[in-house]
Amino acid sequence: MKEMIRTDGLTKEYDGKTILNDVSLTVNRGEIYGFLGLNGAGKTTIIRILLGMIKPTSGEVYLMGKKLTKGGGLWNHVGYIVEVPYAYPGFTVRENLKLYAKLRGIQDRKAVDSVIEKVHLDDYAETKAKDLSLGNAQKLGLAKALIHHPEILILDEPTNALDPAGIVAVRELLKSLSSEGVTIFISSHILEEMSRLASRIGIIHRGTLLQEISAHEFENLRRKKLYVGVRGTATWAGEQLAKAGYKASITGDGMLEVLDERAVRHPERVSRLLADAGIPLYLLSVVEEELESYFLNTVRRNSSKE
Ligand SMILES: Nc1ncnc2c1ncn2[C@@H]1O[C@H](COP(=O)(O)OP(=O)(O)OP(=O)(O)O)[C@@H](O)[C@H]1O
Repeated sequence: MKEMIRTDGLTKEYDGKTILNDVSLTVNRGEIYGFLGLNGAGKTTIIRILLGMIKPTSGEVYLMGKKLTKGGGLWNHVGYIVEVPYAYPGFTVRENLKLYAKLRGIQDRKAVDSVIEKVHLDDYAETKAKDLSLGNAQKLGLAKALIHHPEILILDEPTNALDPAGIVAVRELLKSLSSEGVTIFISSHILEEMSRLASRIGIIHRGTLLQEISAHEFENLRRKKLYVGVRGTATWAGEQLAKAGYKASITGDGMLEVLDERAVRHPERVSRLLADAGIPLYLLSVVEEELESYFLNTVRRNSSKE
């Protein structure tokens, strides 16, 4: 697999404070790399370094196997959105893109039409930027990032402030770009969204890359729980489960939550146990941990080691 982005021991310090600490990551061709972190974790700082906007204190960036240097000509292969993409409000979508193509020195006369089609803005080509919905404004930003057919797309929180329909539209577009071989590096705080989009996930906390896992590994790592709803008091039912060796806690809404792997694999045993104790069940359900809680647990585990 071709390595499209690689960082080698990236460290960034501001006024003696370490913002990024020895971050080494790789993104292969066609991957969608989801970069997750709480506010202030260092996501935007990495993205700015990847884009050559700021210099690391130490460490290197390689794009498409070449070391990132000033004037190295790698920019023709990279498209990006950092912060809310700017558009001229009084210009239409087409006018904005024409102007942008001109500024980028793009000769291809069809470039504007084809990128409008690519991001599905055909119906809004003659709409002024100020009249676009947030989702469509974001698509216009993506159109600018894509107009020169980059092989690498770097996006900082691209679905921020989008409505659910906008999120779906951007997700579909990014998936189709990745299936065409575009490599996508994307930071987002919408964690569930990321689990649906990314093929690999990197978790950064206080400047340190804690974990890099494939979406597939993530599926396997996600903790599963058994939720048990009983008639009567959950405390009594919890005691019966504890006697049989299943540690259960009671949730805010009076349900029993069992993390024990045996219970998750064999809920029928739990049901039989409760039935034998004369406790009627009304719900028994295996629930997978959401990305959000998985992420927060990973961060907590690492914080407690500090
Ligand atoms: N120019 C700067 N000077 C000093 N500190 C900075 C500078 N830029 C960023 N920082 C600090 O670096 C840390 C990481 O910031 P960064 O913007 O990379 O985080 P982030 O993960 O993108 O967060 P968010 O999701 O809030 O955008 C923060 O504590 C921030 O205050």
